[in-house]
Amino acid sequence: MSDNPLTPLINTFTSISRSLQTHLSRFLIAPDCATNDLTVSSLTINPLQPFSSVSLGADTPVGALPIKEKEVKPLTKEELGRATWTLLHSIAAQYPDQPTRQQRRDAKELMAILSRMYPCKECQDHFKEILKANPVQAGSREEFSQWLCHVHNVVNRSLGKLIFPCQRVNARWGKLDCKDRSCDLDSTSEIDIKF
Ligand SMILES: Cc1cc2nc3c(=O)[nH]c(=O)nc-3n(C[C@H](O)[C@H](O)[C@H](O)COP(=O)(O)OP(=O)(O)OC[C@H]3O[C@@H](n4cnc5c(N)ncnc54)[C@H](O)[C@@H]3O)c2cc1C
Repeated sequence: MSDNPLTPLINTFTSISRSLQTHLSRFLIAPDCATNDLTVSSLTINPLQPFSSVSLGADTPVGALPIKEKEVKPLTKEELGRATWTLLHSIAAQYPDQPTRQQRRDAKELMAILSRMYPCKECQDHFKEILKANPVQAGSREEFSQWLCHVHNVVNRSLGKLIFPCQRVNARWGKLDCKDRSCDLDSTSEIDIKF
């Protein structure tokens, strides 16, 4: 046993430091870094010093660099668009053949919300117009996928891009590759989640 009266205080700081190291390391990892690349063992956080003074060991991968020390490029409108279309076409590909009323409502609501919340004003305004002229059709997976392909082509056309042949939409955006079809949506339950 130590007679040092500061021992309990030092122990508390050591414990806080360990806890912060565990929790903050999750936020210091860049989202584009594969999980198996992570090495955070050399990340040392001193709770008595400002956040910017986190010290890094030689084996710390770039993904674990604190945001300040890493060059962070903002996402472009094109990258955001590609990511969003990927999500939307994947949703349509997984959409049930016989959706419930709730699932049909959700599909419409998702598009309406996108037209209000999409983080690009020009795209939002454009998409609102497109939705007005092309009301969401989500009576089945086929219908929803074709509708989405069509509205994506409306955007493509306005940007001078090539028109995608919608008969090939299922080949481009097939069902997700999930083990034992564990990603398939269940159309039998009519669960209404209230927020
Ligand atoms: C709702 C929404 C509105 C947008 N509005 C605008 C806007 O007003 N102005 C603007 O500059 N950008 C807008 N964008 C972004 C734009 O649509 C593109 O995402 C961006 O320009 C990048 O284009 P890209 O050529 O890489 O392919 P994307 O158009 O992003 O497509 C990604 C991939 O989807 C496939 N694909 C292409 N067309 C279809 C289709 N019809 N059906 C199925 N698959 C297809 C192709 O394989 C393509 O590589 C919008 C995006 C979204 C999601």
